[in-house]
Amino acid sequence: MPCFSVTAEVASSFLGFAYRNPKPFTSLRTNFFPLLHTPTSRTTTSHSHSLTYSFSATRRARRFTVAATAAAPPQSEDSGVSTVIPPDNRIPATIITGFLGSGKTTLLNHILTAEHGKRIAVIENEFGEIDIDGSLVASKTAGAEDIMMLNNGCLCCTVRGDLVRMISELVTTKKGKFDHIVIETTGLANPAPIIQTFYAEEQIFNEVKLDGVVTLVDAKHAGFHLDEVKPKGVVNEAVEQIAYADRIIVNKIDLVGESDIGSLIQRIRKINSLAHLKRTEYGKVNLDYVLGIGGFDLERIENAINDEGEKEDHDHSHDHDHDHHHHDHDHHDHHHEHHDHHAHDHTHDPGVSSVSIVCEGSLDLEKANIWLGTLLLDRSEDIYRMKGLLSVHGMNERFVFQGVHDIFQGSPERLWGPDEPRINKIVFIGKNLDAKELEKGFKACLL
Ligand SMILES: Nc1nc2c(ncn2[C@@H]2O[C@H](COP(=O)(O)OP(=O)(O)OP(=O)(O)O)[C@@H](O)[C@H]2O)c(=O)[nH]1
Repeated sequence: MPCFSVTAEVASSFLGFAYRNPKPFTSLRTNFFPLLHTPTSRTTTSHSHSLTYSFSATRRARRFTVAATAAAPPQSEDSGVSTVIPPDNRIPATIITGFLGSGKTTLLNHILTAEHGKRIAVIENEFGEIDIDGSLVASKTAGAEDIMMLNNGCLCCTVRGDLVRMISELVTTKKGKFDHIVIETTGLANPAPIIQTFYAEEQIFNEVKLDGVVTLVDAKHAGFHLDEVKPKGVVNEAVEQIAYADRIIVNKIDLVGESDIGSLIQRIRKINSLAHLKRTEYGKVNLDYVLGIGGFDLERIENAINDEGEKEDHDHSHDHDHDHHHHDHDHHDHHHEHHDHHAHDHTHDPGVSSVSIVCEGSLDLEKANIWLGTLLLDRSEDIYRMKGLLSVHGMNERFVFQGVHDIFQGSPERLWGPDEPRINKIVFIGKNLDAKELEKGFKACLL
């Protein structure tokens, strides 16, 4: 998620404290009260080739800024040869998926800030009612004056129609102004229905081709989510995200040892043996590994997931809802079959929800440290993800923090504007969250 890079010291100090527990979910240490730490360095980012475009199901106003300097070379058809298949001029789209906190936004920022000569339109979907990812991506992205989020539902189910509308609008009104679309899904998205959108919706199919699905895997926490037993009819998103990948990025390898990485990769290979796989820190991959990879093979994926479904049912009693295996791969002819068939076949784990807290005021740092430290001590297994933009008393900058289970980090970001209300935004995503209790605890930390 961060659009900034964080020094090692900062990574080990979140609001002045941090946990790095080699054994996740057990015996957290309680040394969480040191003083607020200010980073010794921050990397600012800029790029000149990106169009950031996000969308909201509720907000309709949009602003675009295109800062592109390099255009894709025009494709030419060889009109002299009658049997030539016309070149595929459709705009490529890449889906970045991966479980909560695996490093999707980190990869997105890496893509947006790299020199690749592509003008990229970004579609962001955040699980949670408030937009934190969007503002962070936008704030660090030269050429993006505004970013709108789809943050009132998950792209793979409730707001899928908005994805369709947004892509349609992009290709009708902004055609020629971007070369590639990158879609970052929520960490809880099942990629299958999103992928199907590219085949099921005629206008999208005609204008946009799915270039690839890139799945980030959190080297430290993925095993836990892959092994989670879900209620009947509820998909294990972590498994699906790996199964549908063309490119797998095993990220955060700095947090685990070689043998853990090795066994995770074996586990991943059981789910998807065909995707290319790379290990990374902070999603640092060559861009040609993730962009322009040339095609998503639905048939391969469906076969792989079928196999895994059998293995999973057998080994771990997982319940995948896999009634989406009956594709005919002549995509031109069977769009509506896909659409109808898949419309209602995916359910998120009802125990997983998000809690958003938005309130004005400044935090007493010590109280916040104690509150969050205690919360994570008790609940880090259930709290999959935390993100926040905080107003800390005595600090002129917005304080950005995020956590994935028991690992978190934070640093000051940009200065608060002179007239900008100091509004705190914090999102928790996890299991069995008690919204009232979280809000009460957070508000008790305000001065
Ligand atoms: N130690 C370590 N931290 C990383 C690495 N990659 C990303 N992070 C951190 O992990 C946290 C989550 O990264 P994000 O890129 O926001 O993850 P995400 O998948 O976009 O998260 P969601 O949008 O909530 O699903 C951030 O604090 C990142 O700085 C890595 O390779 N190593």
